[in-house]
Amino acid sequence: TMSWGYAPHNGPDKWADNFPIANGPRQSPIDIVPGQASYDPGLKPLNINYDPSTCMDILNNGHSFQVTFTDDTDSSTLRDGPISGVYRLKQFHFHWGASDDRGSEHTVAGPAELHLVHWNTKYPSFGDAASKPDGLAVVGVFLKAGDDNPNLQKVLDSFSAIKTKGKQTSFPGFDPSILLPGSLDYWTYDGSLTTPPLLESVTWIVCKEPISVSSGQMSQFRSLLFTPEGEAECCMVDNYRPPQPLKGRPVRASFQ
Ligand SMILES: C[C@@H](CNC(=O)c1ccc(S(N)(=O)=O)cc1)Cn1ccc2ccccc21
Ligand SMILES: [Zn+2]
Repeated sequence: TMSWGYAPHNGPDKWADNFPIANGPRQSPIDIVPGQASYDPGLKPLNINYDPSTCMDILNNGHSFQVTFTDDTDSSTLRDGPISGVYRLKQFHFHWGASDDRGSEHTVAGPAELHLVHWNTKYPSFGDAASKPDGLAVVGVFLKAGDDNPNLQKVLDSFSAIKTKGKQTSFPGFDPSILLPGSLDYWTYDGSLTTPPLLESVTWIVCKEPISVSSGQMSQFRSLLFTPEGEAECCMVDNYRPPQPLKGRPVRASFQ
C-alpha cells in the first residue's frame, strides 16, 4: 500500500483516503490565536523531570528524525500542567520547512517545531496509550529564526550518521530539558497525532516562548533525506501538517 508522506501524491491532503479520522473532531495541529485563548487559573505549572540516562538513540524514520528514550520506569516524566497522573517521555522529534518562513505546525510561526511525546502510565505501554483519548501528552516548542542554539548542536552533529531513511545511531546521555524555553507558560487543547494514524489521543501543551535556531542550523535539518540510501535523494523538508479546523474546541492558556 502507498505509504504516507508530505509529497503532493501522499501528503496531508491525501491522508484521509487511508486515515478517515483526518477529518475528525479533534485533529491537530491548529492555529493558536493568542487573543482567543482563555486564561484558566486552574491550570498548574508543567512539572518536567528528564533523566539523560534514559536517552538511547537517534533515528531517521523517513518522516522526521527522532530521539528515543527507554520508558520502562518513571525516570523521564511529565506531570501536572493540564494532565493528571504521570506521563513518560517516549521520544522527541521536529517538523520544519524548506525555508525559514514555514515549518511549524501550530500557529504558522517560523521555521520549525519541537515535539516531546509522552504517554500516560495508567496504560501498560505507549502502543496502548496511543489509541486512548487521554493516552498521550505532547509538549510543543516553537523554534524562532535567530541566534545559533548551542543546545541543538549535539543533535545536529549526529545527522551525518542518520542522513537516509532507516538509519539510526546511539545517542546516549542527552538531556532534552536543555531544549525547553526559559518560561514554561503554555496553551493547551485536546487534539491528535499530526501524522498518520492521526489518533485523537493527544493533550497538546504548546509553549508560548520559542527557542532560537540559526539559519545555518536550519540548513543542517534540511540536509537530511526522506529517502533511503541508494534511492534518488529527496531532502527532508516541509514535513509539517497545516492547521486543522478547531471544531469548537476550547484553547486554554496557563498565563494571563
Ligand atoms: C502511534 C504510531 C507512531 N506515531 C507516533 O508515535 C507519533 C507520535 C507523535 C506525533 S506528533 N507529531 O503528533 O507529535 C506523531 C506520531 C504507531 N502506530 C501506528 C498505528 C497504530 C495503531 C495503534 C497504536 C499505535 C499505532
Ligand atoms: Zn510531531
